[in-house]
Amino acid sequence: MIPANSAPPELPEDVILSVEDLEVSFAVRSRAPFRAVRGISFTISRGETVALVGESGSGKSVTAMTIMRLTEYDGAAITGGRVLMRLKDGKVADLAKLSEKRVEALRGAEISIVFQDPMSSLNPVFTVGDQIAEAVVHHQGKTPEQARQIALNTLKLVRVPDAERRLDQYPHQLSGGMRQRVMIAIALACRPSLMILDEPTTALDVTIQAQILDLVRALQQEIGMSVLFITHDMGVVAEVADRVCVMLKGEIVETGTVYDVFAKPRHAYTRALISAVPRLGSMADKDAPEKFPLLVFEPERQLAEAGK
Ligand SMILES: Nc1ncnc2c1ncn2[C@@H]1O[C@H](COP(=O)(O)OP(=O)(O)OP(=O)(O)O)[C@@H](O)[C@H]1O
Repeated sequence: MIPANSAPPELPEDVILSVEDLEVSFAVRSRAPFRAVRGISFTISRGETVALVGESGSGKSVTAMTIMRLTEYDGAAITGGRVLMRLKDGKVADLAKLSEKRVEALRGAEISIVFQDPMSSLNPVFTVGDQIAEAVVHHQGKTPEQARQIALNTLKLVRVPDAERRLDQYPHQLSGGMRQRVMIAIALACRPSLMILDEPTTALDVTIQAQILDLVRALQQEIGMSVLFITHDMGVVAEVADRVCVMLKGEIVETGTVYDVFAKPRHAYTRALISAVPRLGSMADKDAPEKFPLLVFEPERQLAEAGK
């Protein structure tokens, strides 16, 4: 509830999400709370992909889950800052302050998340079609027939071959890559303005990873949504993101366009992350922008190099 004397939050017209000085803390028995996220700020514009990159434990997932307002179920609390989001009706809401009821209405409809492991996120006893259609019925009040048609269109959108037959299959009948496409279809079913992908390719083998990254890029061009991409891998950042925020111990230590951060990484930790990717490592200390075409995603060349 906004007090009568405070103006509603505002955002620049092209900004979809603005995380401002966000702090998230976990209660720890008989000790001071543990601050997993320590005053981070970043924005995501319409149609933009922003990557949060950092090693395990740096606070990426806690950030993603807090934007979705899911961390409180793990015993975390937002102890500072705001999470402003521009909704489809043009209004700006502070997700950090909304009631659970209002947040629940936004999940899936305005903002959605895809997790690393599709097998544990999908329900084994419902068909793929039912799981995609469920969000559409829930949020948009469509009839089951309309929802099935939307589910079919969304499966086609994520390039699931033979989509009509797949609609009536169960998760265990699909490969890992197909299951991740289904997860993306569920996340996209209500056409949210922002999709969060939390290490969506980490559990997949290299070939399938490349296909999923390719899909995310293609979808973005087709439907123009904004993406927050969580990864520990600078190679993935180079392939999908427009801008990157490097996280270390709950803080953002470096941020910039992917081009700038790769060309001139300022923080030693960023350089270490770049060096950890074999095919980028040799570029970490070079300033030559003409080298950057090397970073362009070329699945055929990369697969040929991998001997596939
Ligand atoms: N339920 C929880 N209770 C207490 N601390 C937690 C909980 N969940 C996460 N943390 C802590 O918060 C910090 C940030 O974790 P987070 O999962 O965001 O890291 P991450 O960068 O996403 O790494 P990973 O890729 O391994 O998930 C870590 O120190 C982690 O131990």
